[in-house]
Amino acid sequence: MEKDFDSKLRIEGNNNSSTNCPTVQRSKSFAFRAPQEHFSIQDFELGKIYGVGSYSKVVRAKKIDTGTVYALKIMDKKFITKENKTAYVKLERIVLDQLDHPGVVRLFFTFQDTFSLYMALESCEGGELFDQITSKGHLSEDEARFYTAEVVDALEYIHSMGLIHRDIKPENLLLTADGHIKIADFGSVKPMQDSRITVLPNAASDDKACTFVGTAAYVPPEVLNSSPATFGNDLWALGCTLYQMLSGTSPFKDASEWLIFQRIIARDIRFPNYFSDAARDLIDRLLDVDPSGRPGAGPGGYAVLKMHPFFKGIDWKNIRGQTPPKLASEPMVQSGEGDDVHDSSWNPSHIGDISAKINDGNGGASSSEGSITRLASIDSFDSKWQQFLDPGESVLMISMVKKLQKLTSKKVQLILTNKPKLIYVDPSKLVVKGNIIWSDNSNDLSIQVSSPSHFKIVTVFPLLPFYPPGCISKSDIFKLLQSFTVNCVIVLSTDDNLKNMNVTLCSSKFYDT
Ligand SMILES: Nc1ncnc2c1ncn2[C@@H]1O[C@H](COP(=O)(O)OP(=O)(O)OP(=O)(O)O)[C@@H](O)[C@H]1O
Repeated sequence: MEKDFDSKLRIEGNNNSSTNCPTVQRSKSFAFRAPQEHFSIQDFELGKIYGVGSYSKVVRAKKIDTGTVYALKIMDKKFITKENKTAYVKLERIVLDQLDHPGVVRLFFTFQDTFSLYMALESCEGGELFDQITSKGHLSEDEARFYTAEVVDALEYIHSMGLIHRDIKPENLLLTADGHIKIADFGSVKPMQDSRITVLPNAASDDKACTFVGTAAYVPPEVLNSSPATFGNDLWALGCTLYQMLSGTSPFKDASEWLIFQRIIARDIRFPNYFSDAARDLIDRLLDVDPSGRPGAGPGGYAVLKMHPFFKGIDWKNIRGQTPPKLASEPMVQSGEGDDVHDSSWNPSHIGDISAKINDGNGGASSSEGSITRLASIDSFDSKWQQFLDPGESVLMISMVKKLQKLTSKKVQLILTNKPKLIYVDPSKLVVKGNIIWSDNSNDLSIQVSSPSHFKIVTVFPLLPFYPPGCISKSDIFKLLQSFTVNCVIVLSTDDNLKNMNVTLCSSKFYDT
């Protein structure tokens, strides 16, 4: 890993001379714009934790000698190696190094020590656009227009460099202290064949090796159908983001990734009636099932998108010169002397222990209300499970679990449906091995899916020694679950008045599919 961040690296350039960017020759010695410095973490005064990603922690850090404030992205080397993320880290580093646009977060330098890699990024003190939406409930159309225009301006640049971001969403749109947008998180970026970006050997570039493929709620339907990535992917996500700015929630919101995917495939979108015609029309066009039909992706390029009536009044030539919307709250931290209030949960000794922190709950995803969990892999969506359903039956949750046999174990697919029914399928032979129908009468109980790996079975019959015929008892449920989901933690509980029985199956050992 040491040499991964070496500033002198052999590069693999593309020889595409059709672009007006300087072409870099293959196998030429290459120096990063953002150098690898010989700094140590002791050279910085650490402040607030800005956030935690799936393989990193970002902390406000002031360089002691210069007083310059950075957002220091700290990545644990062991964790990155163990999780096979080296190629993604390298790709993000080299891509950020070559991007130069006011709407893209800037990388200044990198350094490393025995345990960690550090990227010194431009500090976005205004936080995430997501938090602005959450604090305000939803944004006004003028506010949304301003932010969307700044994102369009930056996306046009990113696409002109031959890059697909692949994870556009309000959490990755950061704000400067004065309220301008910066696109961040290039950990899922995909360089196109004719990209102007120089890609290092071994940097992630193929989809097969890629597990960072975006976020469920913003994934376009073609990605669910395994079509190759296109610029249209980001424009779909932009449509979802604009919808979220105006309404407060993403357009394809649901309890589980599976349900979200079904909504996306069905293009099940409803517009609140307070959306203007122009906003509704732009979102509708960005959410075109045909990626090349999305404004910005077709032959007319970005001119088509920028000319849309929603952007009436936007001065595209001077977009960064406009006054941004007022932030909902004061920026997280003001720059200046003595402003780095140390967070008690953070000190330099935590560095090198990021993997433990990231792994301890929901994989680093924010647990705040309304946040969307990151996709472990898009493969978790697969229409092959449809064959096991009855007409009209739909899937609520799907998970791979480990079934323990006497000495061995094997993977089994659990499919929870709205019947409600739990189907157990042998995933290699695609054969149903059993199922549990919870009740003859679906009015007796309901299923509440709260996350891809956690659901609750709520029964309406009272907790009595005897159950109505056709209903399954608490101990039956327990025994049945136990019989084929040995690795699951099953929690049975009752509500206070003992009228309802809640059965919670916490599938703590579900595989990351
Ligand atoms: N330059 C920055 N300035 C201020 N805050 C930042 C900056 N970069 C990232 N953050 C904050 O830190 C959080 C973690 O960022 P990071 O890039 O490590 O991961 P992520 O994008 O959230 O998640 P993942 O790695 O899972 O895609 C972000 O959600 C953001 O709130």
